[in-house]
Parts: sequence; structure tokens; C-alpha cells
Amino acid sequence: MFIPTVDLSDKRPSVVSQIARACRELGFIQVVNHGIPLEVMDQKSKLLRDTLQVRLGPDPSPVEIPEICRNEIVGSMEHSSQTSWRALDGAVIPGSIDNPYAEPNWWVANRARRGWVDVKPIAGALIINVGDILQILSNDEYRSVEHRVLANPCREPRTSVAVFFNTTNRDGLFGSFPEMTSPEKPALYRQLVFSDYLKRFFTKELDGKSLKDFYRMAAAITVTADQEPHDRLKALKAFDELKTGVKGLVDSGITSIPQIFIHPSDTLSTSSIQYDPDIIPTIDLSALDGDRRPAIVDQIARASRERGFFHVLNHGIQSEVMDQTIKAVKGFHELPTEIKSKMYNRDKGHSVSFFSNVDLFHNIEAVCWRDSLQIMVGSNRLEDEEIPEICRNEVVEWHSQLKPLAELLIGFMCEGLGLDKERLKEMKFSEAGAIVGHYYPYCPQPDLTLGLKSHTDASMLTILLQDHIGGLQIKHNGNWVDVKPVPGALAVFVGDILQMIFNDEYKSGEHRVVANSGREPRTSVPVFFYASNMDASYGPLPELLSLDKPALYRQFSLSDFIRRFFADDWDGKSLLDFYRI
Ligand SMILES: O=C(O)CCC(=O)C(=O)O
Ligand SMILES: [Fe+2]
Repeated sequence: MFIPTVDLSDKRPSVVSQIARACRELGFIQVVNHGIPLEVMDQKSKLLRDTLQVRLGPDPSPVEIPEICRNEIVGSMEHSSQTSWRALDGAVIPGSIDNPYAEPNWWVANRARRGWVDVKPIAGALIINVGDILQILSNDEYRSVEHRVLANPCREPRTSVAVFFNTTNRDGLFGSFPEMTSPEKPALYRQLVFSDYLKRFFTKELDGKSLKDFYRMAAAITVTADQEPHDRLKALKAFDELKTGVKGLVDSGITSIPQIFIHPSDTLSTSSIQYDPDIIPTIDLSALDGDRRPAIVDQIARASRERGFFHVLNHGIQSEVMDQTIKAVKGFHELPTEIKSKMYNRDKGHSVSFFSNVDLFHNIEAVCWRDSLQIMVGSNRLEDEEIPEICRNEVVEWHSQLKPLAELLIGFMCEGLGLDKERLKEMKFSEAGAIVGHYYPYCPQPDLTLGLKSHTDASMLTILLQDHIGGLQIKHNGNWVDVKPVPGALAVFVGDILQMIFNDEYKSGEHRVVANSGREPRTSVPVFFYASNMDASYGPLPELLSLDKPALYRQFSLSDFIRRFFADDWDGKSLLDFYRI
């Protein structure tokens, strides 16, 4: 890939156009003839060790900088600021040896080619990166580029010195410059206060992802491929307006998947471990009122602690009821397009909605190869007549059969922690939640996309019914493990809410679904159990806390939790981190 090197001694119009082009296309430039003498650059690299971070305001107080490199750092600031935008005059300088074995190579992500590109050091050159704030100010005219550094395989250590220029006006309001916006190109970001930006940057909420996406307005989807954001948004809208979901694309005979479905290669990681009964426990619930009860409690507690996921067999629900439910949901998705598309909507006010990708417009990476029918239950929201007739009786029956099972399982989970089995009964969790009927049609390029991307469930408990096709995977010790469907079994996931209430004694299990490579479509029906009382305050149960085990989560209300889950700027990360103390 072309990494532009700009000679700053060239004529100004040429320098301006080269820099503008590089900022637009790559967000990354090397500059030579920048006016900083080589000796000044060399002095620094001999002096810094590990990571030294120096914060500087407009008037640095150099006495705090270690004497061994004080003059060199202050000198470098003076030199750099001559070539920088004066308004951005607060800086942080980390000088780092990333690892004693770091090859002197920088790598820049080229998402368009889905690879990392080596940035070879050029003698005497400095590297200029467009930062996220400049991208926001320029309303995406300029791009900040993703980059990383490999571990150093050489004996000789590598040193780098980065100066980050930020504004000192911490309380000023920033946003895309008005000159950069127009009716055709509206502002893509919300206004932000720099102190808020910094606060977020240093909180646990940010897991290294770009803050740009936090400030980006819902409708403005970032681009991960070689598309302009407007093209991507147009493509998402066009897909949504078809109202026929992914199945509609397959029925139209496409042989390659549209760009919006293509995931970055690092999230696809196709290598997976085959089904292993030691990793995926199957718990037999038969004779649960006899001698076997303590053993069942034990197995459920262990699986919830170690995996956040297990299968249950002999759960009391007849296999015909399971089959009918799958068949009815599949039948809905296979209704003639004219009928089904009338029900397509993603309005939050509806109890029943059919759509493809609940997060279609907030997804910052790529969307998935799946359609869904979502039915909200509880708080008197669901009138049975709203459920499509083709699956109404089956869905209502399914939910009523599952409620006692959910109560039973949560009772076991409580017992496994030494709590009364009725401890969570007052939450009335079995009466509120969502029933979702997923449909994963054949995907012509299953290696480029996912059926459902990696997540934990934002529920208390999820009970999943799936057909025989397979594709569900759980994450175990960093590997994706195939969950082979076990005939007659139901899959159970510990959800985030239970993890918080049980103060991390049990874990919500990370899982995903690969895109369906077979001609036969896959159907699954997860039921997510929440709690009926939306405004009560929940948090880690006091009985589970002690001096050695303090509360790991703040108190929360379900209404707040659900609002955040469906918020426009929620990017699909676990909400656990948000509530974690
Ligand atoms: O379809 C599946 O197997 C999994 C569905 C799921 O994980 C979800 O909807 O949260
Ligand atoms: Fe899930």
C-alpha cells in the first residue's frame, strides 16, 4: 500500500494538497524536511526507556520531567508546535519501548484490504497521524487511522516518542465545523466537551475502541470498508427499505453478499473447536425431586460459574411442542414476501416486530446474516392478536411452557449459591422478557460474515430452542467451541443481569452464531427473561457480599438497563462494564 511521504520543503500548494489527500484517504503521513534537526531526534531515542508519559499544558513546568531527558522533551515540543495547529496546544508525550523485542516497524490497518501494512521507518522522517478529534472536527473529511505495533523479535530494543496534540480548552463545545457540513452532508457527530471526552477515554467503559463512535450520531454509521459513510448508510437504508430481510436477498438469487455484511477479518476467526461434552455440559433434569436434586444443583451451579452456558435434558417440555414451535417460527419467515414485508418494522413502540438485525443502524462494524421476529412479553404489552397468526398459538404455548422451567432453573442457581430457591421470585422474571424467532438463511459467502456476532445476553436468563442445523458457538478459554444441537435439549445462558445480581459468582457466557453455509435454513427461538418490576433497584445480593467480596456492580433499575440496551449509541458491548464499579 502507498504510504505517502510529504516533503515539507516543497511549494505550499503542493504540500497542502498532498497532506489533504493523505488525511482524507489514509489519516497517516510521513513528513521529511520538517525543520527538526536530526540530532534533536536522535537525542531522544537514546534517552527514553519503557513508557514515560509527560503531560504538558500551554506553559509546561519542566521541573517534573526527569532531568535525563527534560531539555530534549521541552525542545521537541517547541519544534513540533511550530508545525502544528496552534489551537491544539495541550500535549501528552509517551516515550515508549513497547516491548524490549519490538521490530522497528509500524503497522497501519488498511481495512479496505483487510490487512495490516508495514510502515518502514524512513530516516529523518516524522509520522503524522490524524487523531479522532480532527476527524470529528472535519466531519469525516479527514480520517484517523487504526494502527498497532508488533512485538519486537530483535535483541535491539525499539524506542518511539509520540506527541499527542489536544486542545487546552477543556470546557469548550466541539463538533463538526459548520463549514464542513451542508444539507447533503449533515454533521455526523454530536457536540462534545473535551473534558467529557477525556473522562470517557480514561474510564473502564472504553475497551480501546474509538471514542469517535460514541459521539457519532445514530444514523451516521462509520465505515470499515472502502466505502464512504454516506454510501454505507445508503446501503443500509436501501436494504432496510426492501423489508424482506436477508432471506429476500437469498431469494433474489445473489451469489455474493453485499458489503454491509462483510465483517473485519479479525472478528471472524473461523478456527473453532468441535463439540466437546466436557466443555458444553448437558444436565439431566429427570427425577429432580428425588435423591438427584443436590447433584443437579451442583452441576447447574458449576456450569453457571465456569461456562455461563449449559444444555438441559428431560426438562419436562414435550418434543412435539418444541418441534411445533420451530416449525411455526420457520413458517413465519417463509411466508410470501408480500405478506411478511407488511410486518417489517423496527419501531421501539411495537410489541411485535419483524426485521433483519436489531442494531442495523447502530452497528459500527458490519451487520449479520439473519432475520428475526421479536415479541415483547410482560407489562401488559403483548396482546396475543398482534403475534402473526401463523405462529401465534405456538409462541404463546411455548412461553407458557417455558416459564416454570425458567423459575426452576433460577431456583437451582440460587440454591447453588446457598440462597433460598425463592430468593429472586419477587422479581417476577418469568413474566417479562422477549421471545425471538431467528432465521438464518443460506449464506453464499459464510466465511465473510456471521449469523450473530459475539455477545453476552442482556437478560437474567435465556432459554434457547434450536433446530438440528447448528452454528451456535460459545467462547471458552479464548476459543470458539461449536455447540452441536443435542436432540431434545434446550440451551440455557446465564445473562448479564444475573451475573450482576450474583456479583460475578456466575458468568454470562459469550456466544455467537456463524453464518449458515448449508442450503437448509436454520431456525432458533431464544426466550430472554427479564423482570417485571422495571423501576425497582437491583444490584448484587447483600448475602453474597463480604469484606473479601465487595459489590462489583452499582445498583441499577431494569428500565435504565433496557433503555441503555436499546439506546442509539449502544454498540453491542456488554452492559456489565457500564455498571461495574
Ligand atoms: O440463534 C442462536 O443460536 C443464538 C441466538 C442468541 O444468542 C441471541 O439471540 O441472543
Ligand atoms: Fe445470545
